[in-house]
Amino acid sequence: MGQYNLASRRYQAAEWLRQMDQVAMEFLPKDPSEEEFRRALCNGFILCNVLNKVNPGAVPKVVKASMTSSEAAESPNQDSENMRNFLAAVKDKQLLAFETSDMEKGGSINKVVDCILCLKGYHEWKKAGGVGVWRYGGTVKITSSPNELPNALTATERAADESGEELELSKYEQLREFIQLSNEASIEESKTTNALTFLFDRFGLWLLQAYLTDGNMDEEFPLNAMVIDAFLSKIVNDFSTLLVSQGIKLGLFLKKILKADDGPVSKSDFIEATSDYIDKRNNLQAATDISKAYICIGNNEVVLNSVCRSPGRVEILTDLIQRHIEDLKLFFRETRLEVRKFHSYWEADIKRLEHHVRDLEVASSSYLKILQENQMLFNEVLDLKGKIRIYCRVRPILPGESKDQSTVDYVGENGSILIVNSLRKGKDSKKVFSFDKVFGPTISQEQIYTNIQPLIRSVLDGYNVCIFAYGQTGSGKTYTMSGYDLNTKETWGVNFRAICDLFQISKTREDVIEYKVGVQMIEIYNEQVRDLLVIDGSTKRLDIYNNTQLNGLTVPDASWVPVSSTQDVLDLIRIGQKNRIVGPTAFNERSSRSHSILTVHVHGKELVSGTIFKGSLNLVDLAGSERMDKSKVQGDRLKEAQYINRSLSALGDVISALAQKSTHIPYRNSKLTQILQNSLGGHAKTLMLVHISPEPDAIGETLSTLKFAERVASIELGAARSNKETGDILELKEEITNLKLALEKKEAEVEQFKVGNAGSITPSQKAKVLRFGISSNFKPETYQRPNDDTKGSEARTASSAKLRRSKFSSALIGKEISVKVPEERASRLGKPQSPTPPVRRYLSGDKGASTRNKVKFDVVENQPMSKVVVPVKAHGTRSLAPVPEITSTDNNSGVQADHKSDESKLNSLMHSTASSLGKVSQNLKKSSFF
Ligand SMILES: Nc1ncnc2c1ncn2[C@@H]1O[C@H](COP(=O)(O)OP(=O)(O)OP(=O)(O)O)[C@@H](O)[C@H]1O
Repeated sequence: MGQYNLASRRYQAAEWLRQMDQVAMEFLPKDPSEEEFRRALCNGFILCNVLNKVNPGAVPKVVKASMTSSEAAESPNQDSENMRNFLAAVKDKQLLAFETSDMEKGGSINKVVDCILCLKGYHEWKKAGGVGVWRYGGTVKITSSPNELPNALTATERAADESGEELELSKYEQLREFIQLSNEASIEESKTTNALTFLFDRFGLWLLQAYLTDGNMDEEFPLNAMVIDAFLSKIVNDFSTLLVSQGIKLGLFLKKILKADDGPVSKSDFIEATSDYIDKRNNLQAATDISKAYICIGNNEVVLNSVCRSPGRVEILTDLIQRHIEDLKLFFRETRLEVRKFHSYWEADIKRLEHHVRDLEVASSSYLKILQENQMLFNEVLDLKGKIRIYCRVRPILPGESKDQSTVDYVGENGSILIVNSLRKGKDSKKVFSFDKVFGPTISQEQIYTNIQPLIRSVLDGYNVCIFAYGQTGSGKTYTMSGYDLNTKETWGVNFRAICDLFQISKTREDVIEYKVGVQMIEIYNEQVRDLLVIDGSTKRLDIYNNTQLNGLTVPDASWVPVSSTQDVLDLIRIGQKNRIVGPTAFNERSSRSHSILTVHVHGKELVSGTIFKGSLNLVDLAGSERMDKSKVQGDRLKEAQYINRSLSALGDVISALAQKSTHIPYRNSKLTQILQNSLGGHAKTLMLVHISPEPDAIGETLSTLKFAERVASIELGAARSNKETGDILELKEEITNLKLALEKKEAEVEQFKVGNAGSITPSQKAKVLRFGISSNFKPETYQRPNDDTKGSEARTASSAKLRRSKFSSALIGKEISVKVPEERASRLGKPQSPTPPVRRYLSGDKGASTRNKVKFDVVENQPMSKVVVPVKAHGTRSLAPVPEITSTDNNSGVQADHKSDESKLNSLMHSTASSLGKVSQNLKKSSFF
């Protein structure tokens, strides 16, 4: 027998003992080793208890035994007494027994196992009613001590077992041994039963089959008549016992089926049980039960054939089954009618429901539409007012933080959030804040992005959009903006999703609009602007320019990288994140020590109309504010924290000034506010993502963050504006530039003419001639650096001089030019003006412009002249008046006659220029751009 089987039999025996006895439950493990098994049973206490439960009074006196080895050592005699009593009792019951030595080390513990399993079988037989003669049907022999025969065979069996041979192979051998012994030692009558029992156990049907099939058996193993006779009667006896026990089994089995508390019945079980039952108890109730059971397992002819081997039984069973089937049919018909009735009710109900659902669908879709419209209108209102949108995100409680005391008590769907301050009592302990949206701790990165996506997409329509993450250190700003892990899609932050989104939409529109998407990434670290997209580790300090003319780049010296695929975006963000300065603080292991700004520039050109869109998206991850006494930072971290707090307070000052509509907004107080100037005070769409931590420790910072956000929400900046230039406008702009240049040139020529002819000129006239000499070559769009108010005097280089000249030329556009012409000429123009003394006229570029931008415009002096007003660009409905020709008069003593031709040339030039300007002006009136 294999080791596995031995062990499993031991476990089976142990399990049964544990079920039977409380002491066994305590001291005998579930799957015991041989040693554990032996230790628990060697004192015989458990065995006696169990035997008494199986057969009350079998061991009249059970000595309370010690279960631990130390106790056992103290009372060895009591233990052996229990064991002796137990063995005597089992032998008395003719159950399998073992020797006391089997319990000792080196003994055959398997014999003990056999004995227990035998006892178990006996117990079950008794429980089932104890009908007939009990016989242990396993492979174990019943010992018969007076008879040496089985022991001799056991030796043979053991030899076969040990040598690993199959028991089957030694059967002939054993049989031969048995026959020999039975022939030699005429077995006593009393011992024959035991011998036969053994014979049957050992050889069973095999012997019978061998005799029937093998012709040599008879010769080889001649059995004496007595043995054969006894053997056959034994077989008959055992068969009838078997049938009785099967009958009992069938009874139990049917009960189970009818109670329907058993699992599915197998056909083989059914056939076996039914045949037995019909044989044993041929009564009606039993047959009805069987027919029910039969129907339970399904109609099958094979089953019927197997069950009913004789025609009589077939009829009974068929009749019963038929009756039952009739009943069932009736039941089925009734049920069907009922089902139909229910069906019709349900149909009506379902129709009503369908109707309802359709109504609801309509209502919900119109509700959804209304919601969307509301949202759109609300957004439009926000855009028109120039309101800064405020979304608030609550960080989840992190591992290691206390879960019970979140300061966030409630997050409403309408954008409200209730904060609980456990340090306060009464109504002061709760405060409600309202924003455009509030996201609770369970909101995913994707949901956050979905909510801000429309804003981001408006960049493609030429809007400037700024999203900045604000909040105390460790509140989740970087998590929202940069994401947690670029390799896991779910944790991607706004930055990556936004660029990919813009890039992908631009791809889908490429048949209509040609987009170019480029990215810059910078950080402000200790009030220095640094490029984050460098790969050589350089930390060059960069300058800020707040002139949007320069391709909208506020930090033009930072790397500007075009992106054309999602992979490009990933690579860029990786570089940026790697270069960003982070460090550990008491609140955040990887605290961002700088403000990072990712700028996406989008340039689009409509292929048909030529319309240009220029949008930019600033994604700002601010460094977290921190209380230095709490964060306990030192050294570099302290310096960083001071810079961070200073720049955040500068941001607060700007916000306050904007909220109060102050005339002076202190943008220049920090690099951060300089960079955000166009987003906070310009025509951008701005969103502030406020972050808060739910920790009770952070309640102070949470409240001040939310109050700050409320202040930001109150700012109204005026309508957001798209940077869209239609093809017409672009053409007109080009025309204007050309005209401006032509006009400047002409003015210079006038001056030159006067210098050449008047002999004496004022110093200002000289300067003008010089300037125009330069400006005739000047092309405004070629300058590299704009004039930057924020840069101070050191930035005013030669380029700023060029810019002033450009302002001068633009000053002519849209203004009236006062031109003095001889009286006679003026009257011919039909607009005579009151004669004026020679005057100096000023053309001002702007009503409110400083005198620095006013340009002296002397034409002719010391002549009887009339003033004619020439509108260079008409305002409102006024049209451009014809430009007077400037001609010399007879009484013009100051102008030589040979200059007439030059003058007329100039006049015709001016005339053509002015008429072009007139056209431009009319076109511009039609356009909505201005
Ligand atoms: N929504 C969230 N879900 C899961 N974990 C989050 C979430 N928000 C933040 N965290 C975790 O909280 C910790 C702090 O987050 P994060 O670094 O983004 O804070 P921060 O506001 O940027 O801090 P600092 O200003 O110091 O840079 C990180 O471990 C981050 O993974």
